[in-house]
Amino acid sequence: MGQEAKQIPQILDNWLLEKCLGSGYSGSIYRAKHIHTQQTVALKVQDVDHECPTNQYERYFYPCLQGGLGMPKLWAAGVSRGWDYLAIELLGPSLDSLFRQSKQESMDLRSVCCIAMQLVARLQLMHNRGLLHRDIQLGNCVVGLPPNEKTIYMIDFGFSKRYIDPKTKAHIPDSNAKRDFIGNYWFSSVAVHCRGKVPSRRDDLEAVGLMLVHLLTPRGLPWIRNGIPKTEPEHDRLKRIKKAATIEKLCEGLPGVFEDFLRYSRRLTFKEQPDYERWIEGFREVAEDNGFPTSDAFCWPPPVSVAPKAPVSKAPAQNPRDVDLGQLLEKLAQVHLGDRPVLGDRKNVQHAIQQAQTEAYRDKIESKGTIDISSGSDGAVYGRDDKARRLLVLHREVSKAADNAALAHVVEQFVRVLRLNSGRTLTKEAQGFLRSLHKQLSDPSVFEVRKSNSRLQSNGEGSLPEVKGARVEMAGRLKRSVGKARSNKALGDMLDEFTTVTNQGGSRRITNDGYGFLEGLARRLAEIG
Ligand SMILES: Nc1ncnc2c1ncn2[C@@H]1O[C@H](COP(=O)(O)OP(=O)(O)OP(=O)(O)O)[C@@H](O)[C@H]1O
Repeated sequence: MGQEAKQIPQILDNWLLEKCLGSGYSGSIYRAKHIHTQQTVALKVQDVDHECPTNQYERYFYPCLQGGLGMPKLWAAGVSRGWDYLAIELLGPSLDSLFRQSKQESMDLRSVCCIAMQLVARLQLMHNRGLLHRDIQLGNCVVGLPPNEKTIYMIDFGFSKRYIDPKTKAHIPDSNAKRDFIGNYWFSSVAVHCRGKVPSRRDDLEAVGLMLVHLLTPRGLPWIRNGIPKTEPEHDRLKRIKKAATIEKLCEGLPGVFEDFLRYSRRLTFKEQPDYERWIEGFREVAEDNGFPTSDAFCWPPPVSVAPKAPVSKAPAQNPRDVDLGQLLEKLAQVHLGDRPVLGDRKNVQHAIQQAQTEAYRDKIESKGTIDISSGSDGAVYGRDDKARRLLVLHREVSKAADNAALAHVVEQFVRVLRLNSGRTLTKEAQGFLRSLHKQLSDPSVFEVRKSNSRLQSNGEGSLPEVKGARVEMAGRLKRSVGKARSNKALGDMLDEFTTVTNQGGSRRITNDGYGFLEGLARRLAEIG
């Protein structure tokens, strides 16, 4: 801090320092009031002789960020009585202090999804304005004060840097020259922290990814568990642990999007522009898949009814009714019924739940006959589990379909179920359905394919060349071509491309064209007959 020797006066220019809000390496933050206007601000104060004059840098970056959502306003800046100050919009607590106060081992998935959506959007804004943050951490993300308490603000631009030359508009060059590390121990990317690389947009993204995984992991990321390194050997040890940690292991048990996001950040090239929208949507879809609101509004503390404890399994969320059944059976297992070993062994519990579920599905399918599983005409909002259940029923139906007309009907229903609640994700259940559909289309032994198409089946005519472009383009091309496919095999090949490329996107998001393709596929099946 370096403030011990020199006492900060109570008034700097017209600002009356009221209360210390926090302090860091390079200075202190006070709540301060303007003595004439009574305006209250956060005054960031730093000794003008400080060896690391970050206020001077921040003063330079703040103007570039003004007006952006989640970027604090800078009201004034100056030097008074040997102190450099910035009068910044007063904001609320940091994510670090909220999380610490919650005393939870990990943060709930709903909150983390909101943080993810907002922080990726903040980076998008900063990067679009030519700046890197370079010090992403929980203490540098703060919530606003009412009425902006659901917005997360980025603060502390003392380490920020322009990556676009304002005159030439060129990206800064990469370099292999040895450089001092700038960033923080916990979340700076492996490339910057452990390999000494020049930071670029990808590293801000990776830092956000590491922070999200940290929040979802009980006890946090493995390299933070020994505390802040105080010596060089300790720092080296931390770097070794960080470098050795595989993304797969770090993200074990978390929804796939976190792993995909980290992998994506690490694979970006030095100058590559990240696809921010894709990831904002990806995190929104995880929220949707888990039954949370899809808005990015950060509600703290998290509403109790919808806040599952992290880490969240990659498996689909359980139906609340199934949970009840599970709990009921668990309770029954603990009831003493004389010597009868009724569910006394906990292994039985899982088995009993599975059996009950299987029976429930079978009853539902068998008793309903040809129910229209996709009907949403009651206007109800279907939860993820209702949707999953419907997809599972359709999965069975598709395996049983005996001709193209039946297949076409099932695919139509499939698209309608997928679209329930404006769904956009190719969920696990949907993927299961598509695998069976693919098998039906590609395997002639399943049912007789018309002889007239056999010439085309062998070379897969109608399928598209290998997809190299964006998923969006691919879906558009598939949608346009599906009506011309001349065989089931050709449709199967197209479906294969559709699922492969949709799965490549971390978010497994189905575009409008993707839906168009599936609808076209149902129509084409009916036409081929
Ligand atoms: N505008 C603000 N409104 C309210 N509190 C703030 C504001 N800016 C900062 N703070 C509080 O002060 C803390 C330190 O702020 P900041 O990170 O900007 O200072 P710093 O000296 O650069 O810190 P460090 O060197 O540790 O990164 C924050 O974690 C936050 O709690």
